[in-house]
Amino acid sequence: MKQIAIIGAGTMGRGIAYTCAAAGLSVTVQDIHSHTLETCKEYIDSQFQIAVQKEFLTAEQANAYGQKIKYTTHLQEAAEQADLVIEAVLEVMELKVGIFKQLDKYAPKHAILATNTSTMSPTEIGAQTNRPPQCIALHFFNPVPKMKLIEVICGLETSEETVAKSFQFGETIEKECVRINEFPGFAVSRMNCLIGNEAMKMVMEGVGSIGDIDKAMKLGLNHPMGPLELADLVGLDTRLRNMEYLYKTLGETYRPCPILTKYVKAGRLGRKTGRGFYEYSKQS
Ligand SMILES: NC(=O)c1ccc[n+]([C@@H]2O[C@H](COP(=O)([O-])OP(=O)(O)OC[C@H]3O[C@@H](n4cnc5c(N)ncnc54)[C@H](O)[C@@H]3O)[C@@H](O)[C@H]2O)c1
Repeated sequence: MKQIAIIGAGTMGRGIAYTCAAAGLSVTVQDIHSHTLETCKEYIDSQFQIAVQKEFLTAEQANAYGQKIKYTTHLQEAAEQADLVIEAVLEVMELKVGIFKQLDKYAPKHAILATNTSTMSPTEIGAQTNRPPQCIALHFFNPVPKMKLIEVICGLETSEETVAKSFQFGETIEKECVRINEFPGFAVSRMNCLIGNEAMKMVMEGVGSIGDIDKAMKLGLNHPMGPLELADLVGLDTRLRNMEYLYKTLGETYRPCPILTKYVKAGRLGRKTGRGFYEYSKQS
């Protein structure tokens, strides 16, 4: 697979786009907002600069790879040459289904259509296309350039060929893949959302300060980040959508903590807005 299309240039889309480009693949990034594409390009350029400073890439490589990235607001333009499309728009089923229907129309017959959903059913999304065997979920982790894992989630109709090609793609971009059979929240989100929600409940109950709850998990359980820091990094709006889907599909255990809902209503979405459980300066 040489030509990759990324749909949605937010937190995840830009990270996936950079990771693919840094592996030498041709990438087209699409978003409905041109200002998001500008931010995405700035992010990708800065990641290339860091890679050169750290001597992961030469300046010539970074320049050549950067030139293989195209940015567009047109879905058809992004999809029509793609061998693999990775959708990374908001965690809203109707939105993802609508995009997959269009991708099915515009992407070449051989193309694989993947969703980066954290929780949702690739079977349900793929069923709206004429190519369910070529539909799959490829669940990347944030920040994508640093995180090694891709959960490869097989829907009911996903073919073995699509799974094999997905694993090959993972190898090309130097990620480790695990094969997961579809179930809401897969393996990682199902556990991680619960830990984060429990930490939020503990804040609400006054069990400890935000900093101490995170510190307890880092030093007591050797987690690299505390659950509240991690929720801020994910984006509290994204986390709330994940929790709402898991609550709907898996029941009471996943009822979103009221403090999460309250923060989202206030526009405190975590790092992306400068304030969530913590406050962030523009540089952080
Ligand atoms: N944030 C994380 O840590 C994380 C981790 C793994 C998976 N995910 C999943 O990745 C997906 C994207 O999450 P995110 O955090 O990057 O969200 P985000 O809000 O940062 O970005 C979503 C992007 O989609 C764009 N978009 C919206 N409608 C669109 C459309 N019709 N066509 C094209 N672009 C459109 C938005 O403009 C935005 O730039 C979600 O399904 C989420 O659950 C997120």
